Amino acid sequence: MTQMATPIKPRDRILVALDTPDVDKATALSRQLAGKVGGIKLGLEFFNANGPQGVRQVVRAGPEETPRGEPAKQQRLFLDLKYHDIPNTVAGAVRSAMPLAPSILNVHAVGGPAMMKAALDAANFEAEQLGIVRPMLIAVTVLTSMDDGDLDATGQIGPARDQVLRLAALTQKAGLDGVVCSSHEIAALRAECGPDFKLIVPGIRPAGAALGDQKRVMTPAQAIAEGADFLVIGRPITGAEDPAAAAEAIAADVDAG
Ligand SMILES: O=C(O)c1cc(=O)[nH]c(=O)n1[C@@H]1O[C@H](COP(=O)(O)O)[C@@H](O)[C@H]1O
Repeated sequence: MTQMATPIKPRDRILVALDTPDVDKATALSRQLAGKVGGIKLGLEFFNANGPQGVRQVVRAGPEETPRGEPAKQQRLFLDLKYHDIPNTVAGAVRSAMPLAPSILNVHAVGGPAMMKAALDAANFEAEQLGIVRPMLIAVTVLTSMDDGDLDATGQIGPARDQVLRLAALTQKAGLDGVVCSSHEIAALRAECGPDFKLIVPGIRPAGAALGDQKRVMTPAQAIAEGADFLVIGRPITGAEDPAAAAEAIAADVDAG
């Protein structure tokens, strides 16, 4: 008998970026959003202020117990520290992060194949040592805050779409699970990298929302329709008057996509 894959719920495709140095604010948001999003993303701003201990506090901030009285589940954690250094240093960083049991870890693809491979080997080794599931390991391609002009200025060969495809091919060859890309490259990446390569997409803005520093953007429904696996969304949820309601509205948009 073949087993049917459980479809992913629309809300589980949302990873909410808690970009704040304030551990109490992040904890409150994590609590408010428990069960309304697929996970939380803690990145450089939070980590540099609060370290691993702060991360532990925020991921435990789900409801105290489930309606049936089982122990509380931890929030799924995307630890977004975007490693980019020599392979030995990145492998060490990955090993140090693994006791936090993240679901997703990331590196910068421009760090190159040897660095990505070192990160993957370290994650595999450490997961086995700790007896936990290896996190999804993904690589950032071209930041969603950059456009073709920014690539030129940094001496990278554009247009952005070509550079994203180049870096994604490198990432896939190194054995990583997927990439962070903008919504504008989803369709091309799906065609090039196949259905199993994970596409994690920030730069998501519900219709009419402020862009902030994002340049390559789409609505949640559009990005899902293009083929995104997960959407990384910060300010449209965390800056809303009612973050839980904003997350629910975005989940409805994801469903439409
Ligand atoms: O790696 C990321 O998550 C990331 C990559 C990228 O290219 N662009 C990007 O915006 N991000 C992250 O996605 C989040 C987007 O937040 P908002 O612009 O507030 O929705 C931030 O936490 C960024 O650090």
